[in-house]
Amino acid sequence: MSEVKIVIAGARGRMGSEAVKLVEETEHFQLVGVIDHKNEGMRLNELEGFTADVPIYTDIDKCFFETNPDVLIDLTTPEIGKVHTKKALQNGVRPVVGTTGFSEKDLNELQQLTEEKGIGAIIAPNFAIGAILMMKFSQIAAKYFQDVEIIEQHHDQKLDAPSGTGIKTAEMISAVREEKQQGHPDEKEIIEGARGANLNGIRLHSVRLPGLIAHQEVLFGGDGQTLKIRHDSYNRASFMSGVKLAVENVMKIDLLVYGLENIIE
Ligand SMILES: NC(=O)C1=CN([C@@H]2O[C@H](COP(=O)(O)OP(=O)(O)OC[C@H]3O[C@@H](n4cnc5c(N)ncnc54)[C@H](O)[C@@H]3O)[C@@H](O)[C@H]2O)C=CC1
Ligand SMILES: O=C(O)C1=N[C@H](C(=O)O)C[C@H](O)C1
Repeated sequence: MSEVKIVIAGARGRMGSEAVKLVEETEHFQLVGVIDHKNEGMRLNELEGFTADVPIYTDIDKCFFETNPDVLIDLTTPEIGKVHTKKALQNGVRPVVGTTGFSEKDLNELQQLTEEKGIGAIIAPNFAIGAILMMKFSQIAAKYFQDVEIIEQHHDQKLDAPSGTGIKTAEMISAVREEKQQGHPDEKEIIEGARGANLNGIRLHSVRLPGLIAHQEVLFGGDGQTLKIRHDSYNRASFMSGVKLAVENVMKIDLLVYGLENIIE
């Protein structure tokens, strides 16, 4: 594979700093710049903990103009991630987006823009291969068990709830099961939120605690039995083989792919 020139947005973050390491360690990847909301004009290796000698930009258009990247990896926040993804597509740069918290409307807009531009884009709520399998296995199980609740657990610095993975899992399950209102038909929440969020009748519960990284259990119930499908990420390195796969694949496609399950066999 020929060399892929990459810009990372959110490089100082928990995920972004891991992605910088991945790009530096991968022979056919080249880091050409990073996008930050501060440190304009500095080099990344001037910041503690980084060795890559690449420019830091606060202006994404300037970054794309000066570095001419093939791919933008975005690991920022829901609000800014959307702006970056649009800007990338408008500049002919293929986005690989791990940032979560995009609405259905955002995804539709990005899909339309990708079609207009005719270049590849990947938005993946979870890059960990084990998490992709958890979602796939849950989709299979949902054909046999109609009643399901999702419990996702994350560190307490997470901005969005439910998690992108929780939402994607519920969407994948919804695609194969008839909508069902679960629990007792007359149930009442004594305290608002007790039954969690509701996506097509599937309840999603979000736990936020220090000490956690990213964990999800999909809990199915049937007559006299339950089935639990669980995935745990214990560090951010767990996401990096998926980031690598996404960067390699985004160079070969000309449409928007939402979810890594669509590019792994
Ligand atoms: N798809 C996946 O597998 C995973 C996705 N995530 C998602 O990735 C995103 C980042 O997560 P973390 O690294 O934990 O967050 P973080 O808070 O550690 O990092 C976010 C970074 O974005 C930067 N940032 C904020 N505003 C910016 C702007 N205007 N321009 C450039 N950079 C800006 C911050 O300075 C920070 O360095 C979140 O949306 C999270 O849900 C996290 C883990 C795995
Ligand atoms: O913010 C995180 O940490 C994570 N976010 C993603 C999500 O919202 O699903 C992926 C993973 O769960 C970690």
